[in-house]
Amino acid sequence: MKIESTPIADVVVVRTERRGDGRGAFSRFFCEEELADLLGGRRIVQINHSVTRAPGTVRGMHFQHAPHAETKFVRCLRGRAWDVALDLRAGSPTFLKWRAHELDAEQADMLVIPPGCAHGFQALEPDTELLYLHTAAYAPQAEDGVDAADPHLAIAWPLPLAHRSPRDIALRRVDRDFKGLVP
Ligand SMILES: Cc1cn([C@H]2C[C@H](O)[C@@H](COP(=O)(O)OP(=O)(O)O[C@H]3O[C@@H](C)C(=O)[C@@H](O)[C@H]3O)O2)c(=O)[nH]c1=O
Repeated sequence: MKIESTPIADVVVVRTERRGDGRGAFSRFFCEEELADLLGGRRIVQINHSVTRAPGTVRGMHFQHAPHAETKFVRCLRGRAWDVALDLRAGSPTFLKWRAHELDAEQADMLVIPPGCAHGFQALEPDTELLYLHTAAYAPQAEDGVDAADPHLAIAWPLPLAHRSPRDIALRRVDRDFKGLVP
C-alpha cells in the first residue's frame, strides 16, 4: 500500500496495487501493519456501507465530536464518487480548507479522513457504493456537520447539488463564531 500525503495534514490517499489475471483482480483492502501510522494505536471498530442512487447526490459534510472523533478510511466499491475532506481543526494551518479525491471502483484508492476533519462526497455515477472503515463506533449524540453548500467553504462540487437529506440541508454554515474543533 502506498500512502500519499495531501496539502492537509493527515488527510492521505492510500493507493493499493490491483493485481489482475484471467479470473479478475485481487487487491489488499486493509492492512493494520502498513496503516499503523494513520491508525495511531486505534483499531477499526465499525464498517459502514452506503448506496447512492442518483448522480449529483451529496452526503455530508459529517464528523463526530470528541470523544467519538474518528479516522475514516473511505473506498468506492461501485460507480464513482468525488470524495472530500474538510479541515475543521482549530489552529490548523489549513483550517477550513478542503481536499477532494475521486474514488472509483476500478482504482483501489482510499481517502483517509482524520479526527477533526469533516467528510462528504458527491456521487458521479448511478448506484455509487462507498465502504467506510471507522476507528470509532457510530455515536448519534456526537454526530455533527457543516453545510456542504456553504459559500464560505466554496467546495467545488463537480455537479449541481442534488438529493441532500433534510439533516444535511439544515447543517450549520461556518461563520465568524465558528472556532473549529478541538481534540
Ligand atoms: C452513519 C450511521 C447512520 N445510521 C443510520 C441513521 C439513519 O437512520 C440512517 C442514515 O444515516 P445518515 O443520513 O446519517 O447517512 P449519511 O448521510 O450517508 O451519513 C454518512 O455520510 C458520510 C458523508 C459519512 O462520512 C458517513 O460517516 C456518514 O456520516 O442510518 C446508523 O444506524 N449507523 C451509522 O453509523
